[in-house]
Amino acid sequence: MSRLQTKLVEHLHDAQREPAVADPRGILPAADLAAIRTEGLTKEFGKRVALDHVDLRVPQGVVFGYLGPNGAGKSTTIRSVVGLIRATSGLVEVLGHDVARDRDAAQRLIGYLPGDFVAYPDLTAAEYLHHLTCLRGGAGASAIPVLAERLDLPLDRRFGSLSHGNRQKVGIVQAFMHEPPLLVLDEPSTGLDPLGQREFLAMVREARDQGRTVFLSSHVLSEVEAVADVVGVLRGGRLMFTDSLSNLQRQALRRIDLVFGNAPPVEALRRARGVHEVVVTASTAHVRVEGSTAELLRAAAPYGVENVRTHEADLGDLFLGWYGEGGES
Ligand SMILES: Nc1ncnc2c1ncn2[C@@H]1O[C@H](COP(=O)(O)OP(=O)(O)OP(=O)(O)O)[C@@H](O)[C@H]1O
Repeated sequence: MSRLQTKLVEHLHDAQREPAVADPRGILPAADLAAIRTEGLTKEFGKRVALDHVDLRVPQGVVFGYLGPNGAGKSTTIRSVVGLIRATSGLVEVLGHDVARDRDAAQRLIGYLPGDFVAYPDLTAAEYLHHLTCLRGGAGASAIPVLAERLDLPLDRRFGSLSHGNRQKVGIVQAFMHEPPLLVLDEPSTGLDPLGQREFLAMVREARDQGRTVFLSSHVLSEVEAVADVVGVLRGGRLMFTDSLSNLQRQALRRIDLVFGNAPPVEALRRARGVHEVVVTASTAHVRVEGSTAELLRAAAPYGVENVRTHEADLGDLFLGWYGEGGES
């Protein structure tokens, strides 16, 4: 992180001095108010268009998974939302606060984990986190040991001597500890071991179950599948679509293995509605099917099916299709 960015992040913590309530005037935000709303969000770096008229609406109380290939513009969106960079044009609102006009009020509501999280190398994790609670007017101090224990983070070690994964845990703790209504997390599970990742996902679900909103960018599809309610896909600076995870899973191809007594009836299986692919090994047909498997099973039944193994719908192929071209050029 550059010196300028470090200063901007410090400003962000300073803005969080006020208690993290959704409306500092004590009026709760209307339930239909979006946690994040962008309209025509465009960001140009010189001639490079990083974001091109992005219209995003993240409702309150959901986990929103923001996906896209390298260079698609995820971090640029996130840095625009948390007020670290100014949009070239378009609107960004956080719980009704215009980030350009009312940045401090917006930042007060956000817990932010940057993609390149760093802290002062000579401070211990505990000293650094307590330093942040001071900047934030004391909010979150009591949560530090609790979150550190959950994530198995050694608080007494100097930040500069921590492993990559443990540094990331410091970043996660500082984002969560003051219980902000909106968490904005850029590639949050980078470097976490499986236990750390599991605990982190549990923290995300708990935040959501408390009615808070989590906006996270990720390359880890399994993580998004495990935790997101809504998915948005960005390509080449354009938002391709947003949809609920359950809708996407319905579209995803299901894998089903059919074991026959004799050679599998490949042609009959291929003709069944929704079947995309049939691969045969010995007496087993490995079939990939879209939507319901009823038609496939009806087609297979006359040929003496001895066993059926079904697998969870896999978003992987959909994901690779979405990624395609559209990263950095
Ligand atoms: N400060 C900057 N100056 C110039 N170009 C930038 C700057 N920040 C980002 N970009 C460009 O904007 C585009 C989007 O970058 P961004 O970091 O938002 O992508 P990303 O989706 O987060 O990628 P990744 O998955 O690799 O983190 C890229 O082409 C990048 O080179």
